[in-house]
Amino acid sequence: MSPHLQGIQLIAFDLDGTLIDSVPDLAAAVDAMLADLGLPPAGEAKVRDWVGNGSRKLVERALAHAGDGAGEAAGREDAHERFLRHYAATPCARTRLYPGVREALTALKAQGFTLALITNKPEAFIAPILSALSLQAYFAMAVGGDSLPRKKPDPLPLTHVAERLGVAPEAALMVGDSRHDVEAGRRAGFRTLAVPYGYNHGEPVSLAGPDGEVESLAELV
Ligand SMILES: O=C(O)COP(=O)(O)O
Ligand SMILES: [Mg+2]
Repeated sequence: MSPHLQGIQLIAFDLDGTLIDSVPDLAAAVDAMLADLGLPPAGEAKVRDWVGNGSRKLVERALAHAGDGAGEAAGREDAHERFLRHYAATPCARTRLYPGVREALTALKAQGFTLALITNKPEAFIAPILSALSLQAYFAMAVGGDSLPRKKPDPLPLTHVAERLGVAPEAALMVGDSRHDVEAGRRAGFRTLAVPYGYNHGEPVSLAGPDGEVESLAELV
């Protein structure tokens, strides 16, 4: 067994940038929202650096980049609703699993680990995306960025999942691509494992000091 999994019962995965490369669909929805407002498109490279703090922050960053950052709260709310509508229409047209993900989830589940999903993405998008990628059956629980009063980097979603699943924090591992996953994991008392291929605001995730790092989830099996 991988040394990262010694003593672990529960493995909590981040979604965007860890299991799925969702930026093509997120960027399309951001650009459609910007077009509605008569603003120029942001493009995938920019959106890649803005993902990870939930949809409101993503929209705020896109508006700020377009020079519309000082906009009224009502304008930001309208932009956010437009983004949600566009993303809801096509949440999984060009979103893909990263290499090794399905194999790792299948093997880890077969080995008896409890698997959970903890994302900052709004909860409404979790089921459609998991279903489009045939991933629903792997997870005992899934928590979104608006499921609880606080999201990552707050430890609340992680402690909530561990409690609900009856697993002590020290027997739980948080696997993610960003400093928010590492910080939430550390504050929840989970062990933390980072993947370097996702979205971390343009910085190497190793700077966040995870307990371990793997190039691909395939290394876990
Ligand atoms: O910020 C988001 O919407 C997605 O973030 P995640 O990396 O927590 O899945
Ligand atoms: Mg992520």
